[in-house]
Amino acid sequence: MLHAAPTAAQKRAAFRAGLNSGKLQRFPGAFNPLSAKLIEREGFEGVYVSGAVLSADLGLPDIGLTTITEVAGRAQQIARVTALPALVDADTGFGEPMNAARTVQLLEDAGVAGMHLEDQVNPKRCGHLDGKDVVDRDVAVRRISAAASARRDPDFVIAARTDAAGVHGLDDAIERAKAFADAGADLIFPEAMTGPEDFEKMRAAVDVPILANMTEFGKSKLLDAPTLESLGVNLVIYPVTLLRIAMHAAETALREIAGEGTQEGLLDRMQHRRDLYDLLDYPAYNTFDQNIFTFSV
Ligand SMILES: C[C@](O)(C(=O)O)[C@H](CC(=O)O)C(=O)O
Ligand SMILES: [Mg+2]
Repeated sequence: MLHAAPTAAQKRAAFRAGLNSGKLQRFPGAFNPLSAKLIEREGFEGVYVSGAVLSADLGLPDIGLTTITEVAGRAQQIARVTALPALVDADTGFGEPMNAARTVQLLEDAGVAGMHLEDQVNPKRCGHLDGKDVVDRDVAVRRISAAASARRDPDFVIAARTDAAGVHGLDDAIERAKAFADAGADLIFPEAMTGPEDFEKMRAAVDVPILANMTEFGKSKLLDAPTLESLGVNLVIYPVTLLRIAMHAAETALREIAGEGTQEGLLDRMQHRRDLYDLLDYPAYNTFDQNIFTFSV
């Protein structure tokens, strides 16, 4: 009730254990705190807080317009209500290496389990679009080492994302991944891998866990969970999937209401009031209230 039971420290420890378990950790993108509760109930290992979703939620494109305050605030709202670890998209760290260091501390304070930091230039772009660019490798390494050294909780996971495959090719992405691991990254996020061969090469090159981004309508072939696990991928994110599904359902509903003059025909495609209350743990709040109001001295 009010707040999920495990502490941030416990969630970070669980995240690290999951990354070292040899089992694929599945982190769908939570588009709000409520959807994080659904992800937990359906048995996933963690939730992802996507920059693309967060900016779309604000009615903005994903081009680095959001601030660390907005990201940390939303991440905290999401992390607070779920027992699962949350991995947050920290884009480029919101500036120079010093900003990346501050980003780590603000996200630690927000109670999340980890974040990823990418090597794109500011302003960044979606990693699956053409025309993006990356900073030099040593600048990117400085971002990662600044982030790693700013941690106060050694269990807070720093993931290093490289967008270099789509700019300079896979070999450069691999060189960067190795350098980021040496600089203290706990997890490598190779962006825009085209298919299994790319993951195989990345897997062979680094000793730390790796992440697969299974975003739709982008550059990556959608590989299923057993395939990813067999490739040695440790974590998969489905960053925008739930938002895309929810927005499509909302659009369909609006058209039905506009066309039919009623939502009656949609009832069996809705989350029932009962299920919503169940997900919110409504009865626990009633009990809490009753205990307060019946308290006597
Ligand atoms: C993972 C990502 O960084 C995100 O913000 O969710 C995006 C996803 C997307 O735009 O499809 C990315 O891959 O750049
Ligand atoms: Mg992003």
